Amino acid sequence: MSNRIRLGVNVDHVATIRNARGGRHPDPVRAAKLAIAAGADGITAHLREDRRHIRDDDMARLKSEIDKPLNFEMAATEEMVRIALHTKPHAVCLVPEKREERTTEGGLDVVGQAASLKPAVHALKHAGIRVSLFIAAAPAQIEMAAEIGAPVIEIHTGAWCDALAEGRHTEAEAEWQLIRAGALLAQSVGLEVHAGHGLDYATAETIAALPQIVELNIGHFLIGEAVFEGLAETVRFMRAAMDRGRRQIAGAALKEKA
Ligand SMILES: CC(=O)[C@@H](O)[C@H](O)COP(=O)(O)O
Ligand SMILES: NCC(=O)COP(=O)(O)O
Repeated sequence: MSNRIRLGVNVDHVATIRNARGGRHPDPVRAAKLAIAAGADGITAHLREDRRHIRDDDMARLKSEIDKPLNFEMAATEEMVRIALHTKPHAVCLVPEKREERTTEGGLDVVGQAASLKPAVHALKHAGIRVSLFIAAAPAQIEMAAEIGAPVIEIHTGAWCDALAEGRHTEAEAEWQLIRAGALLAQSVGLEVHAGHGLDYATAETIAALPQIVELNIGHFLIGEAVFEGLAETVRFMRAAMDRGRRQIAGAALKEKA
């Protein structure tokens, strides 16, 4: 397994800024191209049912104009499965959605929704699309994700990041241990392991030191930082943070050998 950890840049909130005034500026597709030029390994975009940020045309243009993998985030609805099968992105990540939520809250309830998720997973896989399930690092959710045939999970890191940001250290440590154990369990049942939501430079560096995790999807913090540092610089800083984290694995391996 390559030691490299991929960076997926989520351009949702470039569209949030654009939609604040209507019109076409700033363009999430231009942001995606800049992020790729600065080192992003892929682009993530979340086509929500309410189209509050990314819109259908954005997703279509991302698919046709970028030369790196497109990770299409969506709810597992008939409408979105139909759009994904037409768009044929490299990957789909199935996420929970509630219209009233400000951002993605919690992970998919794969255990409770296995019967409805399984057909969507199989239809997308049959179309050659890599399917990921956006879940909390709960053992039952991880095991059910493998059972219904998803090849990939993306661990929801929001609770860990929020607890750290708010100084709830005991809760943050508990969430971190859940993530560590979940990544190990997921790999042991044959799943490819990604992570995302709420990550910043420090938490991306920390989680990049988990060898089981091969992709991070990061958006809100990056776009916020880009307001101050520029998008290219922000992507380069994030890449460097992830590489520092990854090097800890090599360091730990050397210590073990010594
Ligand atoms: C699933 C996920 O964590 C991201 O796509 C996040 O949902 C960004 O979009 P929102 O900020 O609209 O939740
Ligand atoms: N799936 C996580 C993602 O795409 C980006 O989440 P965030 O960094 O915007 O919180």
